[in-house]
Amino acid sequence: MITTFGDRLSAAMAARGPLCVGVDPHPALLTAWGLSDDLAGLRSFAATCVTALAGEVALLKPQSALFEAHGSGGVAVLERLIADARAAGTLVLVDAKRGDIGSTMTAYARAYLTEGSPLAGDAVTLSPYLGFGSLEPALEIARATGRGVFVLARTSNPEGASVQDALVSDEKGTRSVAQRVVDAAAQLNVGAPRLGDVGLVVGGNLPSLKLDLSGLNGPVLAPGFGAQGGTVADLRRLFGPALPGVLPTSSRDVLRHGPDVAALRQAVRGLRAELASAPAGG
Ligand SMILES: O=c1ccn([C@@H]2O[C@H](COP(=O)(O)O)[C@@H](O)[C@H]2O)c(=O)[nH]1
Repeated sequence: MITTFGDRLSAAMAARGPLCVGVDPHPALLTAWGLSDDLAGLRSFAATCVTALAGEVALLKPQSALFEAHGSGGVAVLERLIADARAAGTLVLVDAKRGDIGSTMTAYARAYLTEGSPLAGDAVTLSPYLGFGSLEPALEIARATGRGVFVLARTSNPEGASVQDALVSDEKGTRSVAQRVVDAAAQLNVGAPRLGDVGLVVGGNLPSLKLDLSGLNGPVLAPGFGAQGGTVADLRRLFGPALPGVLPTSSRDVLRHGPDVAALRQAVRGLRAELASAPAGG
């Protein structure tokens, strides 16, 4: 029987806490780790991340762009990382932010969500800004293969506000573009017993939330935590009672502790402890 992504994520969060750590092999980090900015350096960086982080976090999030920047060899390193992390029992969210017209979306879904595809982790990030409905081929394949998606709603970058906070009116009234994304995701999660498979991306460093997440019944990935300025206090302030479904994600602020495996683990354990001391509230 296929277990749902929501069930697997929920179990991982209960066992290890809600932290997601990003694997973002920036050239500056490779250099800081004493590695060359080439395929050999990338391979070593990815292998160290799996050794240090698999088993420590609820979700590991490789940033596809930083692997793609190395060409086909870089994509092969990403494929290996996905396989190794999953074999080590850690859920993998491939941060590729895909979104296109339906026919092309089907091909992205084959790549990132189909069983047996080397780029398929447990979930992928999607952009709904060609229209939420254009994501349907990916949603359908995710359902069939027990995988998940995280749809961009209100991103952590300041430029996101100009599009995502814009108000639009329809038969349901006036809402922001981001709230419409939230509501569309919520509809897909209705009836999920634990956590739905359709998650959202909402910045953990925003000045204010301006979103009603109360009906989502799904996970919220919160980037912007760490290097982009977001703190545990910000998570509490922004998400309040929705905090139990929120996975803060941090890349550079954790990875700067490498390449020492023990130091990386210590950084992650420190963050997990800090998050555990931040119960949901208003
Ligand atoms: O709104 C978004 C969506 C995705 N990201 C990605 O998360 C990491 C953040 O890296 P840090 O080093 O922790 O800042 C990166 O891969 C982004 O592409 C985001 O930051 N904001």
